[in-house]
Formats: sequence, C-alpha cells, structure tokens
Amino acid sequence: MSVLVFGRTGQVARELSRRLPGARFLGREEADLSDPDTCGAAIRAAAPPLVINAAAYTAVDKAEEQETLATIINGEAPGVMARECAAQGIPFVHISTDYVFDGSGEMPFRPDAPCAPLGAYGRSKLAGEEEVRAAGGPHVILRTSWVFSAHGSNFVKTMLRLSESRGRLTIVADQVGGPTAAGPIASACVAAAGALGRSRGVTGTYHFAGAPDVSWADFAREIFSRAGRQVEVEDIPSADYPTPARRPANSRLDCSSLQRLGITRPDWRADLDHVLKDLGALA
Ligand SMILES: NC(=O)C1=CN([C@@H]2O[C@H](COP(=O)(O)OP(=O)(O)OC[C@H]3O[C@@H](n4cnc5c(N)ncnc54)[C@H](OP(=O)(O)O)[C@@H]3O)[C@@H](O)[C@H]2O)C=CC1
Ligand SMILES: Cc1cn([C@H]2C[C@H](O)[C@@H](COP(=O)(O)OP(=O)(O)O[C@H]3O[C@@H](C)C(=O)[C@@H](O)[C@H]3O)O2)c(=O)[nH]c1=O
Ligand SMILES: [Mg+2]
Repeated sequence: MSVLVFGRTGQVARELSRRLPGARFLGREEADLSDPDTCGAAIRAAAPPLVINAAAYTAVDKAEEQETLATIINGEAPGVMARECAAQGIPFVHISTDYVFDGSGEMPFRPDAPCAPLGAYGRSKLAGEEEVRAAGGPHVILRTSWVFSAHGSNFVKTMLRLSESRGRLTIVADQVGGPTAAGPIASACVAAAGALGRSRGVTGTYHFAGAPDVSWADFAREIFSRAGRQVEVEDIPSADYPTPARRPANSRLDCSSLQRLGITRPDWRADLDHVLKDLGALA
C-alpha cells in the first residue's frame, strides 16, 4: 500500500517524488481532474494510507476565461478526493493559495481570516478548500504562495529568460508576499501527513510561505543579483501592468500555526540559491 499523489509533472509533485520514492504519482492520463469521478475511482482502487493532491489548474489569467474548467479541477475534483478519503478514513493533504484572500491591509492573513478572492483562480481554489473541509475527514490544507523551482513555469524562470534579451524590466512593487520553493512545500506536505498520522486533531488549514515577505520587484532584483545578471528593475504599480486577473496587493501569510505541524517558514533566499544552482544559473 503506497502513498497516492495526484500530479506528476508539476513543481510540487516533482519535489514530492524526491521525498516519497515509494509513492504512486498519477498524471492526467491516469486521473484527469477535469473528470473528478476518475479521482475517486483511483483512490478506491488503490486504498492508500495517505493521499496528497499536488495537481491543480494554475494558469491565473487564463482561468478568467476558463472558470468552469478551473472550478472542476480546483474545486470539484479535490471534493471528490476528500469525500473518498473521508469515507475510508484516509488522511488527505491538499494545497491551496494566497489568492483566496483579497489582499487588503498590510497585516499577514491568519488561516481563519475571511476569504474574498479577486479572480477566477482564487475562487476555484476557495471552492476546493470548502469541499475538502465539508467532507469532514482527517485533512490538512496547506496554503502557500509564489511557488518557484527549477521545473515548470514560475517567476524565477521567467526572470532568467527575460534577462537573456532585456537589460531593463518594469516589475510591480505594490504586491507583497512570500516566495516559496517547491522543495520545502513538498517537505511540509510530508510533515503534515506525519502529524495527521500521529493525531487527527491537527486537521485544519495552515499557512506555509517563504520568508521574508517581499515585493515582486524586490524578488526580481534578488534573482538577478544572485544569478549575476545585469538587469535594471524599475518599480511600477499594478495599474501599469494590466492583466486579465487582478492579484492581491497583500499576500502576506501568517505562518505561526505551523508549529503545530512541527515545521517553520523556509528562507526563500537560501532556496533560491539551490534552484539557481540546479538551473546552472547561480553566479
Ligand atoms: N504555482 C504557484 O505559484 C502556486 C501554486 N499553489 C498551489 O500549489 C499546488 C501545486 O502547484 P504547482 O506545483 O505550482 O503546479 P504546476 O502548475 O507546476 O503543476 C500543476 C500540476 O497539475 C496537473 N494538472 C493540471 N490539470 C490537470 C488535470 N486536468 N488532470 C490531472 N492533472 C492536472 C499538471 O499536469 P500537466 O503537467 O499534465 O499539465 C501538473 O502536474 C496547486 O494546488 C497550486 O494551486 C499555491 C500557491 C502558488
Ligand atoms: C513577467 C512580469 C510579471 N510582472 C508581474 C505580474 C504579477 O503581478 C507578478 C508575478 O507574475 P506571475 O505571472 O508569476 O504571477 P502569478 O501567475 O499570478 O503567480 C501566482 O500563481 C498562482 C498559481 C498562485 O497561487 C500565486 O501564489 C502566485 O504564485 O509579476 C511584472 O510586473 N513584470 C513582468 O515583466
Ligand atoms: Mg503564473
């Protein structure tokens, strides 16, 4: 009986495969989240000791025109997984996002703060959280933010790519949050599963984001500095970078309850060096 993971190619899924070599990772050929019943069937067939959902619809702007699909993948499918797990008493670890919040104020959001997503992706992820909680089984929802890794598409890789052709970039400076490397998120999922195994009482929603909080512009500067790229970054307001989906200005997550899972916030600067090294881009 091996651990069952939804997702195989994603940033977090790949890092989980390094930490859970005996687990079974389901790609979309085996379990397509746009057809949620396949997810329930996969769990019934495997009867695993633990299920982790690392698959999601993550294209924030595209979700604005594909909200129905995003809601099936991010909302309904996790609901089917969670109900199947609850029925069998299987612990379920699910990942969510800072984009469930409206980004108001300057204080870090606590896990129990009211949610009010600004866009379709955030609404679809909030729907998933609500389904998982309503299923009533032992679970941990881990909200994270600004994920980066050597794999997949993310801000770090976008910045490195743009630096090949641009000496100057304009980057939004009025959105602040915690960049989080995929490796530590995978480790946090494993720790959450361990904590759930010891006590169902840890069931709940937790925040796990890299420290310190930073703007996208300052994150870009740090990437270029550590990669030794000569790119000048100009601070701009979000209004000067129009996108189909609005993003929260304040993505700060209060991570203090992580101590219940026996873990702490990772420092994204050290993780950034590891990722740049993996990419052969560390100065
Ligand atoms: N990326 C980020 O910045 C953030 C992500 N998160 C959350 O973290 C979790 C992991 O995200 P991350 O690793 O970055 O995601 P990625 O975008 O890197 O990977 C998403 C994964 O989901 C799979 N997937 C997408 N659609 C389907 C489908 N219909 N059926 C089966 N699998 C599907 C993809 O498979 P395929 O390769 O076949 O498309 C891929 O393996 C998600 O819950 C996400 O919402 C939270 C905060 C920030
Ligand atoms: C490329 C570029 C982006 N930006 C801005 C746009 C945006 O506000 C910010 C980050 O761009 P991204 O496209 O990486 O952001 P985005 O895809 O919204 O990232 C989000 O993804 C989802 C899945 C999450 O759950 C969130 O936590 C968050 O990581 O940088 C610039 O200002 N200038 C630029 O040249
Ligand atoms: Mg993106």
